[in-house]
Amino acid sequence: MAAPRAVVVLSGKRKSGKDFVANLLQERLGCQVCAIMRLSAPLKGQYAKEHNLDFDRLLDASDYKEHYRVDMIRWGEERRNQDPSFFCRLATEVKEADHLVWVISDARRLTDLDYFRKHYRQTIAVRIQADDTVRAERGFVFTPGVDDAESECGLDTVKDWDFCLNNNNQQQLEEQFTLLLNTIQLNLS
Ligand SMILES: Nc1ncnc2c1ncn2[C@@H]1O[C@H](COP(=O)(O)OP(=O)(O)OP(=O)(O)O)[C@@H](O)[C@H]1O
Repeated sequence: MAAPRAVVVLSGKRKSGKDFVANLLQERLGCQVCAIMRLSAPLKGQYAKEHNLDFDRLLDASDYKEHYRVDMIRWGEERRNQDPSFFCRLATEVKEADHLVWVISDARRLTDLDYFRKHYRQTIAVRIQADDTVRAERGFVFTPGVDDAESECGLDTVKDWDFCLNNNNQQQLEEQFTLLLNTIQLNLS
């Protein structure tokens, strides 16, 4: 399979607009060209497979899901500790991997960023920022144990982002977003 021409790794605090930017990239580049991949996506499927569980029931809002939730989180952490690349590999071993542009919509840890930079020199690391007041307007509520955990703060100290997008509103986003889009398009030409 041909290697992607650009691997855009998105990071940002909750409600900064990671999904919004991922969708905008896909909209502008076209879904034949651009695939969105989520590092959090394979967790449930892999957990169900390894524990011989019903995947569909794990996805719905059933007691079944609640029953396994805590164990699933523990299992995910254990897996990542054994092999920090595990979920990065799984998320990208999908049929959309033949697309020219990959958007990884939810990098959370240094090991995620390291993985893509090490394996794909065409990685473009992007930090998305929005003011706390704007994030709150979008529904963000600080949750102890979540927002102060490694999974939310692991990339706060990174300084060498290829792009920083300020996303307090669409107009502000547009200018830097266009520069990002131009860089991706250069990789495609
Ligand atoms: N530039 C923007 N203009 C208008 N709405 C926006 C913009 N950016 C984000 N939003 C809206 O803010 C909300 C949160 O954005 P989004 O889901 O993309 O954040 P996220 O960083 O992916 O959040 P989480 O980490 O919680 O998944 C969504 O409803 C989204 O549509």
